[in-house]
Amino acid sequence: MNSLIRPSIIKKTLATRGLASVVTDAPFHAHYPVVPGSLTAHLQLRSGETFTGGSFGAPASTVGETVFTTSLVGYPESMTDPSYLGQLLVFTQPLIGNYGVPKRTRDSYGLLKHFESEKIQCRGIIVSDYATKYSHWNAVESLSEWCEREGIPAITGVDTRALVHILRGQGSTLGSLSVGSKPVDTQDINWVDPNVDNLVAEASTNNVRVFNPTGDVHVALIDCGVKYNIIRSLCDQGAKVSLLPWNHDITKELDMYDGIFISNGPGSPTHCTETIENLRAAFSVYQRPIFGICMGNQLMGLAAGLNAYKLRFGNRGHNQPAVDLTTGKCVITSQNHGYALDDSRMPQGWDRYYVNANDGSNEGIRHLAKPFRSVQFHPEAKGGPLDTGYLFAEFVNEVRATKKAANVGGIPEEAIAATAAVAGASA
Ligand SMILES: NC(=O)CC[C@H](N)C(=O)O
Repeated sequence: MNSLIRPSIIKKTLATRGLASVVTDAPFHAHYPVVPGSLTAHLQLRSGETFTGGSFGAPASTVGETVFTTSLVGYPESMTDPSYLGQLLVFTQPLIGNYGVPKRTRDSYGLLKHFESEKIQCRGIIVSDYATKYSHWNAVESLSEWCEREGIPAITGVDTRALVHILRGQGSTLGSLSVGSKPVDTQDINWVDPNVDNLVAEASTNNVRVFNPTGDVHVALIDCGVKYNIIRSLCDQGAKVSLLPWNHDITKELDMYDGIFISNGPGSPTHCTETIENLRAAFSVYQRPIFGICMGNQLMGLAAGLNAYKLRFGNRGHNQPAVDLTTGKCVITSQNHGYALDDSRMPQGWDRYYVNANDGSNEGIRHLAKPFRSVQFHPEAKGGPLDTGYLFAEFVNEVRATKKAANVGGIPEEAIAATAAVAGASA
C-alpha cells in the first residue's frame, strides 16, 4: 500500500484530539485542538472509507459528490460558485478559514462583490486544518459562523492528502457528511448522485434580468448557474447584459442581441437539451459572436456535434495550464469542472481552441468561419489568476465590430478579420 494511505485512517476512523467522543488511536492533527467543544463529524465515502474529525459548520447531514480543489485562496468565491451545486468540496490547501468571510457589499450593478452568487452552493466542505482565528480588513464573520448560518456542514481534522489520494485513484466519489458521535450506518445513507438531476435548472434564474441597461451593445447571457464575475466582466466592458433562464428560447429573438454568451453551471451538460437545441439553431443562422465558459463550452460543443464525458476526478483549482492552439501561448487558468468535451474528432467547420497542458483534455473550441468560440476554463477567474481576462475585452469588441458593420449594412469585416486572425495564427 502506498505510504500516503495510512490504514489507521482509511477503513477505520480518524480520531481527532479534543473531541471526547472520538477514539484517539491515530489522531491526524494531534498537535491542533480542533475547534474546542465542537461536535464530531464524519465523512463517509461510498467506497467504504470513513474520516472522522471536528464539525465547524451546521449540525446537518448531507450527501454529495466528493470533489477536490487545489486552489490556495478563494474559499468564499469557490463555495458560492453555482458550479459546485450538489458537491462536497475538499480543499487541498491545508489551512482554511484564516481570513474569515467578507462583507456582503454590492457593486454598481447590484452584484455581491466578494461572492459569486447569493449563497453557499456546495453541500459541505472538508478541510485539513480549520483556522479558528481569522484576520482580514474586510472580514465580518468566521467561516464557521457563515457555514452554520447557511446550514452547510463542515468538517476539519481530515487527512485531505490521503482523501485526495483516494479520489484521484478511484475518481470523484459520493460522500456523506454527518455530525454525531458515530458514523451513520452506510445502509441508512441515501446515496443519490446529484448528477442524475438537471442541476442547471436549479441554479439558473427564473426571470430575465437586465444589468447595465445603458451599455452600447446588448449581450444575451444564458444563465446555467452564472458566476457574478461573468456578468460583471461583460458589464465592465460596456455591454448591456440580459441574463436569461437556461431554457429561454433565444431562437425567437436573435435579432435583439448583438452577441450571445453561455455561462458556467453545475452537473452534467447532457441534461440541458433545450439549451443545446437553441444553440444548434442559433449556429445555423446567427452571424454575431457567441462565447461560452465551462458549461458553456460543453453546451456549445454538444450543439456543434461533439460528445462530453466525465473526467475521473476533474480539474478544479487556480493553477491549470491551458495552451492557446492559435498562438502556442500557455496561460494559467482557474478551473472547476468534472466533464470535458471529447475533441478527438472535430465536427466540420470547428477546431480545437485551447488544450490542457497537464492532461491534454479539451480547453475550448472555435468555429473557423463564424465568431463562435468557447473555453473550458474560467476567464472571469474568481478568485484568480487573471491571465485570460482579455477574452472578455476581445468578445465585447468583436460584438461591437459586428454590430457596427451590420448597422452600416456592410459585411462585418472587422469580425471576419478578427476570426481570420485567430484562424491564421493557428495555420
Ligand atoms: N464550472 C462549470 O461550468 C462546470 C461545468 C460542469 N458542471 C462540469 O463539471 O464539467
